[in-house]
Amino acid sequence: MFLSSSKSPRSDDPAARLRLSPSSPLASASSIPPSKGGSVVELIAFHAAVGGVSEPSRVVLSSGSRPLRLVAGFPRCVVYDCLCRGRREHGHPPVPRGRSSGTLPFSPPHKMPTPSHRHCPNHPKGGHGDCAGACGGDGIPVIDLGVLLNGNAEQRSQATRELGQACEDWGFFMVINHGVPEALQEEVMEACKELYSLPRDEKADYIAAGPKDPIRIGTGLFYSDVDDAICRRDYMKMIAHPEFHCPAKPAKLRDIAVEYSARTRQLLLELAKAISESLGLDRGRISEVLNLESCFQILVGNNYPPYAGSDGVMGISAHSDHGLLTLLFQNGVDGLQVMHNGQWVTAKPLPGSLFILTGDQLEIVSNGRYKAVLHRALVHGGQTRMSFVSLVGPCLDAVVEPVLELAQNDPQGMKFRGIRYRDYMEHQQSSKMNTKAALDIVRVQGDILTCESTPNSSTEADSSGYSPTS
Ligand SMILES: O=C(O)CCC(=O)C(=O)O
Ligand SMILES: [Fe+2]
Repeated sequence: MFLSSSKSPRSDDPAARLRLSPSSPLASASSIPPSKGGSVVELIAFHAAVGGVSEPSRVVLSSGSRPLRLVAGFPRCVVYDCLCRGRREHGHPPVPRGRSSGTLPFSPPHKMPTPSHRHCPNHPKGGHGDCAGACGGDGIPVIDLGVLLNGNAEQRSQATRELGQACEDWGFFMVINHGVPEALQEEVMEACKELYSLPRDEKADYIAAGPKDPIRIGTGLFYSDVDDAICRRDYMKMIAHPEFHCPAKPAKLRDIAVEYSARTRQLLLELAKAISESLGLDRGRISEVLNLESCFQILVGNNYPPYAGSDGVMGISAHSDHGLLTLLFQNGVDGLQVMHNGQWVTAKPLPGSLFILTGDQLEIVSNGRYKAVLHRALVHGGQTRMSFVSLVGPCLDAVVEPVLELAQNDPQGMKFRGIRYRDYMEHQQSSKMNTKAALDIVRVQGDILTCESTPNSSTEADSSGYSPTS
């Protein structure tokens, strides 16, 4: 319902030589890449050859649509509060079975120092200037969730202000003391790798799946005129909420993904409450207007094979995410860039931190005060880069519009008209991926809707229905 592909290639687009690494999940060594200077038609043919092109096809529900349930019976690691089941390498016994895993600790045992105690590369002499101590490398804001939730009143209101500032100035920040165990992150990445390396016929249903299906494995491959680069990534996406979908193999993926999606969803919903407060609203206001109890959540594993001489090639082109908030971590290989003050900044995570990106729905609901962050991913010359995304958006049927109080207090009034999230997603994903252009369909300027029409059907060279996060 919310995704569709466009299939008219732009034959005039330049295309650089692409190479699929043998480690690429969809690579077939015998595939012949398009020749340098070839057309996008060639790219698509190549894409088809490696299995990335899929016609809209039957719904894949191979593992059913079991309602989300926390895994309560697992013995859990007492150090990391993770699913390692007390593996020997962690050097500790598991806690007894039956311990609830439904709560997010927010104050993990290895509590990180608050940002102000760390060396700030932006302010080497120790003073933090206007970052107020809450910044990591390159000035990227750092939010301490432990303080935000469990600090005293003064600490909490300071952390809330910093969160608001981060959303306003960057639309991007790192969160620390978030309570998502590092071992669980590793497990989710590992399970994703195993999924990619399954024999092709075991993931054929997902490769054949259409953009509207709940589980999909594909290859994004297209020329981006915005970035003047060929974009190339493999991805696995699965809808995790309100219905949980998961590939049947590898068998361990389901439990790990159930746990990971529940924890990251809870974390993102807590952030949504604090963001609501930072806008001067009741804590629950955003959750209420977007019906976040029935929020949409998607998990996406991105895989970017190395590309030597990465000139003119990147992983994913400049875009904003369609949802409310996106959480992302990577496999130790940098490549995510966010736009800040007109410059691309490469995001280097502080150890143990997670990246949070603001999405289009936050821009709409905040009446433009918090902007969805423009971001992209580069490929690495020598190493495979992987990232794992957990995106939360409104309930698919929620009509998203600026919170009334915010619009009333804004001299420019309502900056966006209302749109059903499901329709917004459909619009964004059926349009050519072009920075933040999708927002134009709801943007109001001087009482005039900037773009009255239904989805821009301009062509996306990637006929797999390539889309930013899903
Ligand atoms: O891989 C990354 O760092 C970015 C991925 C991304 O932007 C997305 O999946 O929407
Ligand atoms: Fe994204």
